Amino acid sequence: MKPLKVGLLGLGVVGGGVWNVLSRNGGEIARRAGRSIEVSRIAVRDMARARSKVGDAAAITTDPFEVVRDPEIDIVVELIGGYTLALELVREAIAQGKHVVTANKALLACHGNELFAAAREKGVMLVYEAAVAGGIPIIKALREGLSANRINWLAGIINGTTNFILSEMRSRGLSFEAALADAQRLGYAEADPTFDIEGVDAAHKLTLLASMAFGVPVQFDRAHVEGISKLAQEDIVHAENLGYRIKLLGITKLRPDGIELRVHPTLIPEGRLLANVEGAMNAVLVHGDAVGPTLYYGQGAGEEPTASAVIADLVDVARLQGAAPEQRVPYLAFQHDAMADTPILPIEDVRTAYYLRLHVDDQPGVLADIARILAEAEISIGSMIQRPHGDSGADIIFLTHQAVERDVNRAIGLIEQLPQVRSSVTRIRMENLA
Ligand SMILES: NC(=O)C1=CN([C@@H]2O[C@H](COP(=O)(O)OP(=O)(O)OC[C@H]3O[C@@H](n4cnc5c(N)ncnc54)[C@H](O)[C@@H]3O)[C@@H](O)[C@H]2O)C=CC1
Ligand SMILES: N[C@@H](CC=O)C(=O)O
Ligand code: NA
Repeated sequence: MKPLKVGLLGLGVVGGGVWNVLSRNGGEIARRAGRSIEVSRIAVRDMARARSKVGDAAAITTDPFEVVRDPEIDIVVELIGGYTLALELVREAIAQGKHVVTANKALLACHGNELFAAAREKGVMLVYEAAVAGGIPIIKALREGLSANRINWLAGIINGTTNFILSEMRSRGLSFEAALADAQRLGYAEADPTFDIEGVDAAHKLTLLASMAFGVPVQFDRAHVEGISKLAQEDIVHAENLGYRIKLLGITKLRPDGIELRVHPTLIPEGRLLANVEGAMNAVLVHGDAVGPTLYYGQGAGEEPTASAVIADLVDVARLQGAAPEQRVPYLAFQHDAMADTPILPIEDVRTAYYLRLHVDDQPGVLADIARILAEAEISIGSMIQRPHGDSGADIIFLTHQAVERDVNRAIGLIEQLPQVRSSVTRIRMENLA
C-alpha cells in the first residue's frame, strides 16, 4: 500500500518528538497502520536548525502554506500552536481536502465548531488526541471506549506545568518562579506560560472534554477559569495539615439544569488518587453511569509523550483514509446532528464545598459573628481550625459542607465588612471526587 504522506508544520518540542518517534519506531508503526507513514515535507522557522535535525530525509521550507497546498501531501500535522496562523493553515488544509492532526487545544476550544463543520463538509478527518492530556489516550476513551455510558461528570489534572509547579512548591519548597522556569526548560509550558498559570490551557482542554462527554458544541467562552497565580504557600500548608492537597482541576458535571464547566485550584482529600498525581503527570477521572469511575493517568506534556498521541492519530488516519465518512468516529464523539444545546451554568450556580481562610482580630465574639453570617446564608460548617497569625491576630479556617457559590459569595461579602476581619477572605473550592 502507498505510504501516508505527512506534511509537518512546526518542528519544536512536539514536532521534534514526532520526528524522533517516527524515525525510531517507523517499522513497528507501519505494522500497525498497514502502510508506512512518511514525513515528506516540514515547515519550520529556523531552516538551519531543522536541517541539522532531519538532514536530507525530508523537504524543508519556511512557508507552511507550501506544505498545506502540496498535492502530494495526504495529511497535515499542525504543531505550530496559537490560533492566528494555525487557524489559517488548518482552514486551508481542510479546504485543500487534507486530513488534519493537531495538538492545538487553544485552536479547537476557540474555533472547533467552525473547523469541525468545515472538515465534515470536505469529508476529511480532524483529529486531536494530543490536544488533551498529552500522551494519555483520553479522547479515544471518551469517544470510543465509554460510548455506552451517560457520563455524569469528569475531573482532571490536565495541565502538566501547573501540576509540576504545585508539586515542586509542596514537596521541595521551590518558589513559584523557580518551578515555572524548570517547567519551561523541560518543554511542558505553552509559548505564553500565562495560559498554563492562569488556567486557560486547562480550560481549553476541559472545553473539549465536556463536548465529548455530553455531546454539546465547544464553548470555551462559557468556562469558568481560575489559575494558580494567586494561590498562597500558606494555603498549601494549611490544606496539607488538614489532610488535603491543592490541585488545579478541570471539572465538568452534567446536572438536570445544565453543565458545570470550571477550572480552579481545588482541595482534594489526600487519600484520593488524583491528590497523588505529581509533577507533569496528568490524570482524568471519568464517571459513567454504567462503568462507574474510570481513571486515566500518564504524561500530559513533553516531547515524546505528546508525539505518542500525535502518531496514534496518524495511524488512525492511515487506516481509515479510504473509508466513507459515516464509518469514521464523529469529531466530538456524538453525531453532528445529535448535539444537544444543554446550557453551561454560571459559576454562581455551582454547588460544592469550600475552604475559607479569614485573617481576624483575636477577640471574643468574632467567631460568633462569622458563624451567624454563615448560618444565615445556609452554609454549614464541617470543621474549623484557628491559628495565631501576627500581632494579636488569628487565621480562622472553615471547611464548609456543600453550598451554592452565590450564597457563599454573599456571605463572604458580609464577613469582609465585619470590623474584626483584617483582610479579604481566601476561598478555595473543595471536591470529594467520590
Ligand atoms: N509541549 C507540550 O508538552 C505540548 C504541546 N501541545 C501543543 O502542541 C503545539 C506545539 O507546541 P510545542 O511543540 O510545545 O511548541 P514549540 O514552540 O516548541 O514549537 C512550535 C514550533 O513552530 C514553529 N513555528 C512557528 N511559526 C512558524 C511558521 N510560521 N512556520 C513554520 N514553523 C513555525 C516554531 O519555530 C517552533 O519550532 C501547541 O499547540 C501546544 O499547545 C500539546 C500538548 C503538549
Ligand atoms: N502546556 C501544557 C502542555 C500540554 O498540553 C501543559 O503544561 O500541560
Ligand atoms: Na491525549
